[in-house]
Amino acid sequence: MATAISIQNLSFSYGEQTVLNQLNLEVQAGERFGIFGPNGAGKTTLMSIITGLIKYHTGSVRIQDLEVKDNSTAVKKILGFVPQDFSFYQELSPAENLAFFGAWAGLNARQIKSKTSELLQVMALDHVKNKPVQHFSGGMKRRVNLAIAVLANPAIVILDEPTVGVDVQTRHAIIDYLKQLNKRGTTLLYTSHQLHEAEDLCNRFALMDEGRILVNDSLDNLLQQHHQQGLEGLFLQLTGRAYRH
Ligand SMILES: Nc1ncnc2c1ncn2[C@@H]1O[C@H](COP(=O)(O)OP(=O)(O)OP(=O)(O)O)[C@@H](O)[C@H]1O
Repeated sequence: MATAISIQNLSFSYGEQTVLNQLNLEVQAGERFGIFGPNGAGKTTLMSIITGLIKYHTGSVRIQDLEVKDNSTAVKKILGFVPQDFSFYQELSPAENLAFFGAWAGLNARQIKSKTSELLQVMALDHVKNKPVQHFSGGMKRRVNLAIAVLANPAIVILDEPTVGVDVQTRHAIIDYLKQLNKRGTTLLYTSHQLHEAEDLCNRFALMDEGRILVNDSLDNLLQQHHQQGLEGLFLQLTGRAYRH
């Protein structure tokens, strides 16, 4: 199996605060890989580094053998990113947002038209395709965020809490869509605090805390090794019960 993401000895600090500490991680092509950890563990920082939004100076981050900091344009073509915060233009409609981000990703007019029509259908946004996104529900906005990330058929999609604040219907629709994407070959790297959802979606699990990966394996192996019944119990066993900042 080819390696999709390879991270070696990655360290990162915000000023005096070390957030990633000699972190190592490998994600294989075709995996649905989940990273979980308490608030402040460093998950968003890690994803921002992988996607090139934050620059790193110590360690190596490779996407399909390309060092991210030296190949930002090539890496952008391989990755789709669903950030925690909404990353579209609120005053534009879904169709206009998709046209704008499609052009930005280098799609031609025909590709934009066909992908936009496909994604508006899949995300159940066709009936509001020409209305400004700012008046949409949280679930609809999450679906617009996801549609933008997958518009250019990226080989790897990075998802930072893609279902936060959505209802059960949208949660199922998003998770089902991600599974379909993965069946067609897309690698997923996902984080969430929704551990039941994660158990349903992911086929490989890493727990991180204080800037390090604590464990990384299939859920069955992890549960067996740590004598736990589910991801939540494993999470509490390995990361403790104390509040985080
Ligand atoms: N731009 C920033 N400047 C300074 N400190 C930051 C910045 N972004 C994050 N931090 C700090 O870095 C640490 C890791 O934050 P990060 O958002 O990566 O964690 P996380 O695991 O994604 O947390 P959560 O589950 O709450 O989203 C936290 O202590 C946070 O306060």
